[in-house]
Amino acid sequence: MFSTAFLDLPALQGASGTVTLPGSKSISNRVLLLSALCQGTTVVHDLLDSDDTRVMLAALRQLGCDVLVDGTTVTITGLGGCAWPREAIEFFMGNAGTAMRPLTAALAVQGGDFTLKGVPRMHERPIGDLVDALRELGCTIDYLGNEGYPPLRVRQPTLQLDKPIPVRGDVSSQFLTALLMALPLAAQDRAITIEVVGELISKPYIEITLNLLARYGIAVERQGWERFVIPAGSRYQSPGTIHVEADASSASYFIALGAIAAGDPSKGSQGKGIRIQGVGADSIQGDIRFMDAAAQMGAQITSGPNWLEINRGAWPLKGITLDCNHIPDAAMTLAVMALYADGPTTLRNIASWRVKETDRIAAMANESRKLGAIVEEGPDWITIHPLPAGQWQRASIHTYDDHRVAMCFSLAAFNPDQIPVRIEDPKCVAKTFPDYFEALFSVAHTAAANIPVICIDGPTASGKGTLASRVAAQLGYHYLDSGALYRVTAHAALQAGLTLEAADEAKIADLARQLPVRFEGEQVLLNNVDVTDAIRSEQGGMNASKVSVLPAVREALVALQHSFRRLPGLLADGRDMGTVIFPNAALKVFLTASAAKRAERRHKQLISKGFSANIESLRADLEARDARDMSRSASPLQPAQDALQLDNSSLSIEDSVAQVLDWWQGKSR
Ligand SMILES: Nc1ncnc2c1ncn2[C@@H]1O[C@H](COP(=O)(O)OP(=O)(O)OP(=O)(O)O)[C@@H](O)[C@H]1O
Ligand SMILES: Nc1ccn([C@H]2C[C@H](O)[C@@H](COP(=O)(O)O)O2)c(=O)n1
Repeated sequence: MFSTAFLDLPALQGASGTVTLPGSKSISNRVLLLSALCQGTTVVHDLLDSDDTRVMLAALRQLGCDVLVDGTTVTITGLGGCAWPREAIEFFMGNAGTAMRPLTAALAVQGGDFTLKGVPRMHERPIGDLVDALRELGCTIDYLGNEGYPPLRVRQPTLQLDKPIPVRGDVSSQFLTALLMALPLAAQDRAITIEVVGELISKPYIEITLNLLARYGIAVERQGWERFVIPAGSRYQSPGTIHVEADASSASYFIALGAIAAGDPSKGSQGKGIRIQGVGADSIQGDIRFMDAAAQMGAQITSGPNWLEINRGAWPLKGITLDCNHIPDAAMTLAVMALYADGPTTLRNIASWRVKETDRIAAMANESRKLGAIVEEGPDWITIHPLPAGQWQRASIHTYDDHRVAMCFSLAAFNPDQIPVRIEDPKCVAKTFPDYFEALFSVAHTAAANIPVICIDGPTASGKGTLASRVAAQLGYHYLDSGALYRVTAHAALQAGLTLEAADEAKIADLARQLPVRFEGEQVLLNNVDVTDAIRSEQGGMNASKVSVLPAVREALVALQHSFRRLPGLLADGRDMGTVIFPNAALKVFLTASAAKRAERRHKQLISKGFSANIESLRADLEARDARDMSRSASPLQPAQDALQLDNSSLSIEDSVAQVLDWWQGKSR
């Protein structure tokens, strides 16, 4: 996951390949609660691991559920038949509507002394209609802040279940879902009827609820979309094992991607289209119907059991007018597809967008306008006009702590003007799809020249590695420690019984060309063996300097170094990053510090790692290494003509990082 303050998406040119999607949030949180309410143990496979499911899991543990998490498999021993907690418990529900609503209902029906709170936005999301329905059936619930909104306190109920329970269905279908999941707890000896007041929105989500209730032994009788009867004698039973489908709403971004992005001609037939694993056209999730809307706009979609394949069809896409009540979440993706259409797109009946993680109508309108689009909006609709080539503007997309805003606007990076797009707070995708951007980068492609590179070259112990890796972390970029490649090459050569001299140049170059090296965090592995300590010694640096003089060895390592240039960008440190390996890098820094300072820092570094060291001999060694690195004929250490010089002798690491980021901001404006 990208936990950076922002993520700059370079201009993307196409996409092809396969993505496997994480589990559905709606199914995951329902399955977790149902598994907790039933008797027996349930093994849940392919559960979504995200902020919202963690909130639910934490709450279930607080209730006393035995929960065992093993990757995406979770084993839950339900509370059915066990003692219900009587002590006061405070639950933190984050901004997870799919946890807050059903849990409130289940706790209110069972009774106890419970407080449910969330993040500030959760306290702005209405829950009054659910509370009214629960009070109607005798539950005791108090508002601890504003009337109609969380936080709430739930106490012991006096249930009155003899008359139908009214619940409004026109604000959020989650209220009805909450009642449907809670009331089987009270239906042992009588049938309970729920009556929907107003036109029920988001019916497909109710279908998911009914479908899952059936898996847990509750056969709700549905009379149209107005009445739901939970039969007398209902009792939750564990299905034993259950698989969570991949998230159909998350699929919408990749369906849209297949419709928008050209394939990769260099890969032939392999380079065509997007394949989505984990969800197919027969999904139980309502948002799967997004595929019909995308097809209407031009996407070519085929499907099989648990997979979808999407190719670009009509291009530009076709503007449409659509009632999106049945796909409220996925419909946001249509708003960004609309930018690539041949005429305006109007999405209607989306009033629920106003009360989601943020006011999504306002968010989609504001951020599309930043890109240059003309957008009109009303209380429950939005019209987005296409954005023709030549009119796209550079924008920093504010994401309002809303995962879907972030994921939608990533699709703007395929704009015809090839303008990069900044996504603020990219980690907000953790709500449903923590590795969304990684998945996007795994299928997106662009010209290497579009992938930004920042080079940091300089003499030994000037702080290149420290600076480069910290800047990389702040930008979410990859990091190439090119010195490590020379160190590993020297190590491999010595292991092979070679000298580090010109006599063995061809053999060392052969080794370097096929170097089985892997970086895992700070660790460097050669042939799966950890060689970190061996190559990081001062002797390792000296050996690297020796092999780096050999032109054939340098040549042999070029392709490997280029392969680090991957989306979304690269920080490369070494001696010839800016002069030879990435001559077109957008920013080149030549980092220096006085020899005295460098020797002092290296001394401190070695001592802190438990090595004994002498500052004078360290200084002599590093000066000898610098002299060899600067005087060799092949790619000598020297500043690139367009490099910015940074002497950090009297700068802290933080100051150096801030300086480079400042230069970078200047370049990317
Ligand atoms: N600006 C700075 N101020 C103080 N200490 C620093 C600064 N930059 C780096 N250091 C420290 O100096 C030491 C050497 O830094 P680092 O290993 O990043 O240098 P390098 O140039 O990558 O070295 P090499 O050329 O051997 O790979 C580290 O202990 C690091 O924490
Ligand atoms: N791009 C590079 C990187 C490194 N070298 C050589 C010269 C150095 O003395 C040696 C070790 O590098 P370090 O890990 O200290 O950065 O490798 C080079 O020639 N070109």
